[in-house]
Amino acid sequence: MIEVLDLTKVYGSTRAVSGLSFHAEPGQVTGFLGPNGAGKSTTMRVILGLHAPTSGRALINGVAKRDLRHPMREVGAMLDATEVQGGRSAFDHLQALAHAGGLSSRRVVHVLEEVGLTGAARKRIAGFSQGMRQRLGIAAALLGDPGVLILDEPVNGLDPDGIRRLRALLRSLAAEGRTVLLSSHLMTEISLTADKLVIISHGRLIEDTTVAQLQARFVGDVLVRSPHATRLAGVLEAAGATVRRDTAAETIPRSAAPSAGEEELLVTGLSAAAIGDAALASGCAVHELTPRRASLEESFLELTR
Ligand SMILES: Nc1ncnc2c1ncn2[C@@H]1O[C@H](COP(=O)(O)OP(=O)(O)OP(=O)(O)O)[C@@H](O)[C@H]1O
Repeated sequence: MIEVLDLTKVYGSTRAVSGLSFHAEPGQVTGFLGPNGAGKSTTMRVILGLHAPTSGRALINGVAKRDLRHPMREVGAMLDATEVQGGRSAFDHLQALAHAGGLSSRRVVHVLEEVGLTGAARKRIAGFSQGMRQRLGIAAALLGDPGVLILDEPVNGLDPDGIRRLRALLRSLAAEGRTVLLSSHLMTEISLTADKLVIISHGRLIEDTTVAQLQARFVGDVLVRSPHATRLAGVLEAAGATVRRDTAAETIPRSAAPSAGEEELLVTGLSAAAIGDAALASGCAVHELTPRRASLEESFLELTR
């Protein structure tokens, strides 16, 4: 469990985090989302005891990081994967960390396997790609088999296979009852992994919600393509819908562009089923009926504007 309680962090004249409160619960992946400079990394650094809060508190399993009895076994973190440098191999790097934390070499072998780096374990880190460094950082975070994981932008630099592996890994770690907090500035990416979303902007909490709740709030419309658009528009308006016919400026994923004689309508206030029924009852042909929802990315931009 991670608790951030009325946290404020000021650097000089910059208020990086301002009165922020949220929880990340065991058994869930909590997505920590915000545009660049929103205060995500700062919050994570305070949670991890690397920066002192100006006011407020951040707790891991009910205590400040410095008061954890077995830090490596309780919390694992990856903040900046590019920080790891050097001529050592991935195995030796992890082995040194394991040794310092009183952990066995078996854990090193295990975490290398978990992040898909077994084949590169003996290669020098200096020659690693950004994605490989990212995997190594995640491996280091997992080393102590911790109940709490904090990952800052873990997807950066990973290829599609790496992203898929990471998603599956994080989901399975949460399913084992661990607390997983991961930051991102990409809503779509995080919504595929996280159960809960904590959205911040300018250091303040904007939303503490779930992906499903957020999607439900941004009501969509229905795209209707018909050769009888004028008559159908009248029928739908009489049934209580609002109909827009100025679709030219919309970037709509269409099954086909309107052909001669057809016109598009954007309908709100009636479901696709109700529109289809009304069209049938009035004898208007319908060539397309597509429910549209504001994309999560659009919702995010609107929320953090
Ligand atoms: N050590 C520091 N000293 C001074 N200002 C800082 C420091 N760390 C962060 N800041 C400032 O605090 C604000 C929040 O930065 P932070 O890195 O926490 O945001 P972020 O949400 O993680 O952004 P990004 O997605 O770009 O990493 C920014 O204005 C940043 O310039």
